[in-house]
Amino acid sequence: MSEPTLAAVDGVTRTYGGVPVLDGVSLSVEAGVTAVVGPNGSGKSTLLGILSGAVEPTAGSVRYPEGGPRAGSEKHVGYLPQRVPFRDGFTARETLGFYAALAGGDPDAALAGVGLSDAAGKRVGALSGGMRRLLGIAQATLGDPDVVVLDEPTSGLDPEMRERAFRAAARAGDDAAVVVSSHDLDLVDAHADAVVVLRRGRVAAAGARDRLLDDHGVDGVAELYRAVAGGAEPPASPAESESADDGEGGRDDGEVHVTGVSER
Ligand SMILES: Nc1ncnc2c1ncn2[C@@H]1O[C@H](COP(=O)(O)OP(=O)(O)OP(=O)(O)O)[C@@H](O)[C@H]1O
Repeated sequence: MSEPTLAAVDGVTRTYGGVPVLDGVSLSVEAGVTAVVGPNGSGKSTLLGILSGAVEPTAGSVRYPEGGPRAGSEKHVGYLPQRVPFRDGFTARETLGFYAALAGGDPDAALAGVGLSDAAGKRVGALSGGMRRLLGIAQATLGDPDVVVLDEPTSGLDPEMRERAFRAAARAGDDAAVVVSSHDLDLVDAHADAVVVLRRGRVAAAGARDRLLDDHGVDGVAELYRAVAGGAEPPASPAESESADDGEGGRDDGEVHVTGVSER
């Protein structure tokens, strides 16, 4: 049986200067980690911005259906943008205290959740880049939102910090829908329950990770990515050709509106 849908993106298009950067995207997300992957400029940040409410869609809508694990909670979405405007002069605890005043939640519990308890009294300006990203994840999970949106939480981090950031995201996904964009396909492989592959503003493939890999006859997310989003050879098997594109010009039939991240 599938889990409740915590966010549903329905026919979303976003244009800038008349040029679509997202084009008819539909998908639903549920508890667990959903990774959004795709080449630079494929629309990942725009999709995450729309999911978080920070970016308005030009057409289509996002719904946060009732019935999630914290139905009735006031705050539905936590968001870590690519660039986090934390103030250097505040400590980690003070920073989360500020956000907790807005979103609710316990700053110390949030710091513990990302392994930053020992750094609670450190000023943000003295934190490493990795610790700042972890603080950003803690900020996005404050107040127990149903949906946690993390835009490239591992960018610029060393391997150990990347792993920590993904593990923190996975922990948050125990009872929230965590949507994370990333170029770290190995970490996506290790931690994502569901995967959305974007290509040129459209969904090239989406669904439960294991099922997607099976459907495409591939061993990992990196291979899936090459098959549906990269410049890879066209897939050989009929199962793959159903949802993989031609490896050249993207999917131009306008019909790739995949709903099914919730179909686990
Ligand atoms: N505010 C904006 N104004 C104009 N164009 C924009 C704006 N935001 C995004 N775009 C364009 O939309 C396209 C998609 O950008 P987006 O940041 O969503 O892609 P992305 O997949 O997150 O890329 P990356 O992996 O490089 O972060 C890009 O061509 C970008 O230049």
